Amino acid sequence: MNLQQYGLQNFFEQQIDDSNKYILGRVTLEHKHSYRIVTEQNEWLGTISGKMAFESFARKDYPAVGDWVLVEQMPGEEKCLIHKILERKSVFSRKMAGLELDEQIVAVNVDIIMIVTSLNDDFNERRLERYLTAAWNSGATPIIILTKADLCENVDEYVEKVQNVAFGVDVYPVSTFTGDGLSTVKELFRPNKSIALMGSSGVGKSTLTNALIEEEKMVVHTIRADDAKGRHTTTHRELFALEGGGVIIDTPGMRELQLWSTDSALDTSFSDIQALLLQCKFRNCSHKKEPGCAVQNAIACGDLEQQRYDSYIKLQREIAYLNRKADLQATLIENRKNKKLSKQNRK
Ligand SMILES: Nc1nc2c(ncn2[C@@H]2O[C@H](COP(=O)(O)OP(=O)(O)OP(=O)(O)O)[C@@H](O)[C@H]2O)c(=O)[nH]1
Ligand SMILES: [Zn+2]
Repeated sequence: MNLQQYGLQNFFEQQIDDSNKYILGRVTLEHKHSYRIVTEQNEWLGTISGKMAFESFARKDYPAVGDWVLVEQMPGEEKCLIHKILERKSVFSRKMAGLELDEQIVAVNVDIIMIVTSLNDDFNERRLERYLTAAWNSGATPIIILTKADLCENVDEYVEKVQNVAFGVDVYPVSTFTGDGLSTVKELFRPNKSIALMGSSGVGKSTLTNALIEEEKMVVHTIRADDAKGRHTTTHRELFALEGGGVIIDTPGMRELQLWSTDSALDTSFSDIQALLLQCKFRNCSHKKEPGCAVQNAIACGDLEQQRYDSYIKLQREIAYLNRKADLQATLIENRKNKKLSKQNRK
């Protein structure tokens, strides 16, 4: 297997020194306790080494799809042990669904995040803002793909709507049914670059992935209009190398993307509001009723949509809540560590 085709970059190669006896590989699929890993020699099923398991406490200590890892083949087997995860270039995370306070890593070492949303009922600017914040936080560059353009009569209007909430982010309308816009999206794939698709269930990520890899690797069933129950959904993340170069990572649709982000990601996705905040007359303006409030002025004159501002406040609260809980999370990990160590000492 040629690892260049699997998105190998200098950033990763530089992390390996010559004395290294391990083999370089990339995680293409994550099972419950094992990983499929592509190496120069072959594809192997990998599990983490005992040492690594012992030293892993948080989700980020475990491999994820997109990771570059150093492995050792088990003699005579199509299996390997994972010894090390190379430093990551980007990490797209979300908060685990439900009440649990933990990070879920969706994909790593991605260069471009394709935020996929369809041009029908699914279209929602507030959700886009959420995805954009998570994408900026990951360290990858977001772009927006508007799917099912064949179902929409006013595509340009939607493109404009998107541009109003995603400044400077490229927007690509496509239809995998008619093929419109597909070649432009294909051109985004470059050798050594990795692209991940993110979005709600049913927006057409797998159909697009299939169209791009031109091979029915993932089975896509048609949703019957009146019965959304029997439909196929992607249940795993998987990484594919494209024939013409470049890597695509398809991810399961998310019902709800809860943030696992920092304030600075929010500042990037709401740069318009950031600029306004600096213009308020009072430095400690609460942006509610104060005179000379640039935010309220912008809302009054239509430069800023009230819903966008509300969305900003909502995401900001979500992040503030996470930050408060982050300490708790650190304590939890510390406890796990101590427990493991004292167990070891007793042995
Ligand atoms: N009209 C139209 N329908 C499309 C298009 N692309 C996909 N679909 C349909 O949308 C439905 C969902 O497509 P999928 O590709 O399975 O969606 P997904 O985002 O991968 O969904 P999950 O796997 O649940 O995350 C299927 O019935 C597709 O046939 C398109 O360009 N136009
Ligand atoms: Zn103000």
